[in-house]
Amino acid sequence: MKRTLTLVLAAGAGLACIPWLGLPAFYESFLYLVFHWMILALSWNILSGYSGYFSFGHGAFFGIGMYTTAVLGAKFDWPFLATLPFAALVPALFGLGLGFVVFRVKSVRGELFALLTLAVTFVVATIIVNTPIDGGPGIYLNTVQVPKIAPSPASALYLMVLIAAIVTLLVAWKVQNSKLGIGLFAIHDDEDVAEVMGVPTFRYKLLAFALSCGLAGVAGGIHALFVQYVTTAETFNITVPLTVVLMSVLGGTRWWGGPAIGAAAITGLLYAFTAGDHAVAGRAAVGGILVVVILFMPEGVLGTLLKKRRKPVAKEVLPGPTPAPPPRAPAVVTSRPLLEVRGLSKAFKGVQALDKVNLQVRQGEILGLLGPNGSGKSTFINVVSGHYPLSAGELVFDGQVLTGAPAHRMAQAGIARTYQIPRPFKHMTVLENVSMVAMFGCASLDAQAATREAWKWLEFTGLQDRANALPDDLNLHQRKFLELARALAARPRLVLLDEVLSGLTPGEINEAIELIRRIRDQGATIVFVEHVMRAVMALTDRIVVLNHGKLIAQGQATEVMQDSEVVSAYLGRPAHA
Ligand SMILES: Nc1ncnc2c1ncn2[C@@H]1O[C@H](COP(=O)(O)OP(=O)(O)OP(=O)(O)O)[C@@H](O)[C@H]1O
Repeated sequence: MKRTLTLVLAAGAGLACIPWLGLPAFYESFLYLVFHWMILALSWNILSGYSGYFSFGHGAFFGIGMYTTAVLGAKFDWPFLATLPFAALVPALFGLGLGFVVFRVKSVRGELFALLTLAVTFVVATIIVNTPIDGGPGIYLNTVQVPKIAPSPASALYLMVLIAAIVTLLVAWKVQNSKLGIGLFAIHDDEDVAEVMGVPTFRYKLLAFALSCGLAGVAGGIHALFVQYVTTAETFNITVPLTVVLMSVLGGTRWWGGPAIGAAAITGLLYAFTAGDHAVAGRAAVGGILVVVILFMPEGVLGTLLKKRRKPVAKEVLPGPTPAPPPRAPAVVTSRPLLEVRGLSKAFKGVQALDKVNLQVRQGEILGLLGPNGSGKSTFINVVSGHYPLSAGELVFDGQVLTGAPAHRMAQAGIARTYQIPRPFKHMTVLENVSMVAMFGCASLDAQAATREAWKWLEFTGLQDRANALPDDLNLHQRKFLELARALAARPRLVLLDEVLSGLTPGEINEAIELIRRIRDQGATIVFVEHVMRAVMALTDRIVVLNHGKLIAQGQATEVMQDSEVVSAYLGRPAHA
């Protein structure tokens, strides 16, 4: 980490000497463009590359920055450097406002988000051109003084864009290597699961969006002074978003430095062709290279190179002792309710999946949740883990009212779950999948402690040899155990297991039963949805049975399974038949 920082700063210091080297002006103007595009591509990548929210509205935020500087500098006579913080702040606030609305709507993801951001660009352009901000003729900045920080105005512009590019590079690096970055990558792979694992997805997306917009705004502010004349037609066109997307994809969107490499390569290529009066050929060459990269290097140039050099993480190299888990309650069933739901209901369009369920889960018990297909078992787990919002009712966990709380709060309060069909983050290794939950879940560990915690649970579930594999390389048994390891790494108080045994062989089922016993022995309370009756009989202290979303029986497994209503529910006949 420190090496990266030193390297970037040393390169920056070297490049900052250029204005005093007496080189031809060409170098400064060419490098200006390289760094200008670097800022735009890197800042775009902080939201779009990391979290997968592809934005085609980067031109809008760049343009708002440009117009902020143009208006404050040319119309209000502010010194240029005083306008720059506002060139960052105004688009950042605009992004925050937009994100605040858009990120709440679950359906606005993927291509809809891209289209919406593109539409916003044209709306912003229309507002600017039809109001006194611009009014139509554009804004000249010839009265705005270039700060005298270098031998010439061109050098000063070069220096400013260089500093902004270094700051952007460091922000991109810092974000990627922080909890925020890990959360954004989880959002990229599966946003709903990320939220359930404890990632505050809404807040993280807003933060990334604001950073992305603010940095683009700075590039806009400096560029306004560079071009000296700002018009909506030149600013808010499709060129900016399209170019930054291409640059980032070429360099690699999953690597903080990728967009910088892409920006340098494309700017260099276009410049070379333009200088030789072959601009059209240049664009065609860039297009051709992109097609090749997308086909043969889907992770971009830097992504492909770094992936090959990536060393597997070995347990031995991790410094420090494995953190001692917090003291657990003894594995004794108490009468104290850990989870209490009252009148819990969940309706989907036309289907009442849960109907006024009242239920207590006692501290330390293994509670079996049974019922025929479609009776509402998975919905119960989905609602209690926050994956789905409840339609009505109350949910109290360990004395805390969590009704309507977002899923990440449920996770942080100590509720963890597995998915019936495993849903790992597919671009993260098995180890990363588990350690990120140790960071975001109830355990809330720092990165190093989380990795050590993850190794512990990988050993517990027998996955330690697959730690560096990607989830796609695991078989079903291993994927199911990865779900378990992930849930346990959160150090939860309540574990919701949704059919962890389905699809396993009899031998694997025995192994899983033993594992679940050991989980309970460590003090966790378990709600266990299962169709495999021998596992239910072997593991549960109590069972509850759902039918058509209603709780129809609860008690000891042997008694409940003889209850006439339960028998008829399973046979699909009314109790009196
Ligand atoms: N996302 C959804 N949208 C619409 N309906 C849903 C959704 N999820 C579940 N349902 C419906 O809610 C009812 C309960 O489904 P649920 O998956 O909770 O049952 P289950 O008891 O877990 O069944 P199984 O044992 O087959 O997994 C079903 O009628 C199902 O079709």
